[in-house]
Amino acid sequence: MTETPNPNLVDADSLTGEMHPIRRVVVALGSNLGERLSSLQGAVDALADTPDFFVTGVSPVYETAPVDSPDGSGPYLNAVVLADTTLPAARLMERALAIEDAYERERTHVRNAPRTLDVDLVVVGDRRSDEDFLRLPHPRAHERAFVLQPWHDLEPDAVFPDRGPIADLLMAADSTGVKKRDDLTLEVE
Ligand SMILES: Nc1ncnc2c1ncn2[C@@H]1O[C@H](COP(=O)(O)OP(=O)(O)OP(=O)(O)O)[C@@H](O)[C@H]1O
Ligand SMILES: Nc1nc2c(c(=O)[nH]1)N=C(CO)CN2
Repeated sequence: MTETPNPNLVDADSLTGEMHPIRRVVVALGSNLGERLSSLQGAVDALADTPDFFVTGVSPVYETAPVDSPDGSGPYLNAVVLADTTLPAARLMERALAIEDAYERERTHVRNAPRTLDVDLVVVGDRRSDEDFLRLPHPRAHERAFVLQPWHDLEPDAVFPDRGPIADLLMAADSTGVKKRDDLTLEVE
């Protein structure tokens, strides 16, 4: 008997004609050095220019008090980008690092040192990874109001893998020092 593929058996979110899974991606952006808004806008533009990466949402901009950061660190601007992509997660990580480099991100040994641009992958579909180069879902994002609040603005019903509804996570997180900047906006081409 000839076996025909079962159209209902698709383990990834969905499949393109080339059989690459389309994954929904949540990217967190942050900057607390230099021209903060320009750096975030540059990251949005660079992400939107990435082949096979389709930006579906850009959050409001928040000004946030630095968390777990060295004394004297300035306030961050934070935002979240949602996208659909067929790119493998490792390629996305390379792209995120290249975008940071383009904004003169300096990498020091000081933990959470001030930075011109941080591009973090929060969730990439149902992809899981536990390597230094790529940890997915992001191991700290579920407790960071500066990620959860802008994500919640875009997707109030979203669920963080293994952690639960982001609305609940946001309630549990410390949101003091997370203030919406209605005077600042990020554009998507
Ligand atoms: N999900 C991820 N998103 C971004 N970088 C990651 C991720 N998983 C692993 N990394 C690795 O982390 C390194 C970047 O660390 P970085 O100094 O930017 O961390 P951080 O942004 O300061 O801290 P945190 O990870 O707590 O936000 C890179 O080498 C990158 O490959
Ligand atoms: N408010 C705020 N604090 C942080 C941030 C950030 O983006 N915003 N990023 C960090 C390391 O990635 C450490 N602390």
